[in-house]
Amino acid sequence: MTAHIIDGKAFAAGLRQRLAEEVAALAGQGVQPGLAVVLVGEDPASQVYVGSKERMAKEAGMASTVHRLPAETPQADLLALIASLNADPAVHGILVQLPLPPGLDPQAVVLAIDPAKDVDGLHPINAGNLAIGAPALVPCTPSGCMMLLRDALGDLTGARALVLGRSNLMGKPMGQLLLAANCTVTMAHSRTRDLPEECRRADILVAAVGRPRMVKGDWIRPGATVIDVGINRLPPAPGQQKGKLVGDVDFDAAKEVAGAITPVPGGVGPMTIACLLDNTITAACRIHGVARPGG
Ligand SMILES: NC(=O)C1=CN([C@@H]2O[C@H](COP(=O)(O)OP(=O)(O)OC[C@H]3O[C@@H](n4cnc5c(N)ncnc54)[C@H](OP(=O)(O)O)[C@@H]3O)[C@@H](O)[C@H]2O)C=CC1
Ligand SMILES: Nc1nc(=O)c2c([nH]1)NC[C@@H]1CN(c3ccc(C(=O)N[C@@H](CCC(=O)O)C(=O)O)cc3)C=[N+]21
Repeated sequence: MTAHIIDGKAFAAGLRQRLAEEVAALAGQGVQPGLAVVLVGEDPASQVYVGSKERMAKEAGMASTVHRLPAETPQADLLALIASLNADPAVHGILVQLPLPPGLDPQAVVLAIDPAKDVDGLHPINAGNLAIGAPALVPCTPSGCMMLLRDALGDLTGARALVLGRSNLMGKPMGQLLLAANCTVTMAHSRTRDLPEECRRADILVAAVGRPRMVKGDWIRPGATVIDVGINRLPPAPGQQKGKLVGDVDFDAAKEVAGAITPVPGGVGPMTIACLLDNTITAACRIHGVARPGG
């Protein structure tokens, strides 16, 4: 059997189109959602992502600014920038690109962001609200994964889901969302005993480890839905400038076993950016006390 390839790129394009319509409707109420992205240092991959976030926000009709700071920026200067963005009425979403260069404390930075503008969903208020089922800003990548899963499977009730990876940005909130969708959730990580066997039990397998092609074809339950979050750049082949981008799943082997699978690139990555725009609209509507035009 060959798996259905889940087209995250096309799904994200459709979502951005619907979001652009909401932004246009909000303009009639005098609200323009505004996103501020903070990039510290010159990591080349981060530059690319931040560039696409800014471009896609603008294409959707939102206001978007990128604050580029040198890697040597003192913590106090970064916190001062966040305080000014918290106070800026044109800014509804603040995202500080992670990881930060050495010497900066990501936890302190996250705590400094106004939870109402925390479009990454990393502030303990948002993480806590997600955990107790209260309205929250939810991290973008897990939200995007849920949209793809719901589109592929419909109701997820009763499915056995395995999340590989337990980061605050991805694995933990993914587990919360699957639990809220009535899945039976297993969280796996680097200390998990017999990972292949845990994976083989899963109807839904979400991989977010950052290890190229770690999940093998024979770890996958036949017919399972596989969501590959990993973004790993392989070393360039001889004569090439850039290495290939691959996920955490051995795609070629997995697609022969899975029922449906996301590719890398073109799967979860584009959904992350679309969900960031979605969160920024949610934040703008809550801050202005207006209903979301899209419901
Ligand atoms: N597509 C997108 O939009 C996004 C993609 N990503 C990508 O997703 C991947 C994961 O990102 P992120 O969650 O931030 O990563 P982190 O590095 O923060 O977390 C990695 C997790 O994987 C676990 N892990 C590492 N090695 C193994 C192993 N050999 N066996 C089992 N578990 C292991 C770690 O376990 P432990 O806790 O025990 O150390 C940890 O929980 C990366 O490739 C990243 O680039 C991330 C965000 C967005
Ligand atoms: N505070 C914070 N929030 C994040 O959400 C965050 C972050 N920091 N740091 C880094 C990770 C990674 N991330 C991606 C976003 C889009 C693509 C994406 O669009 N990928 C495309 C291709 C990209 C390419 O070709 O290089 C795809 O998969 O098709 C990938 C990865 C967000 N992250």
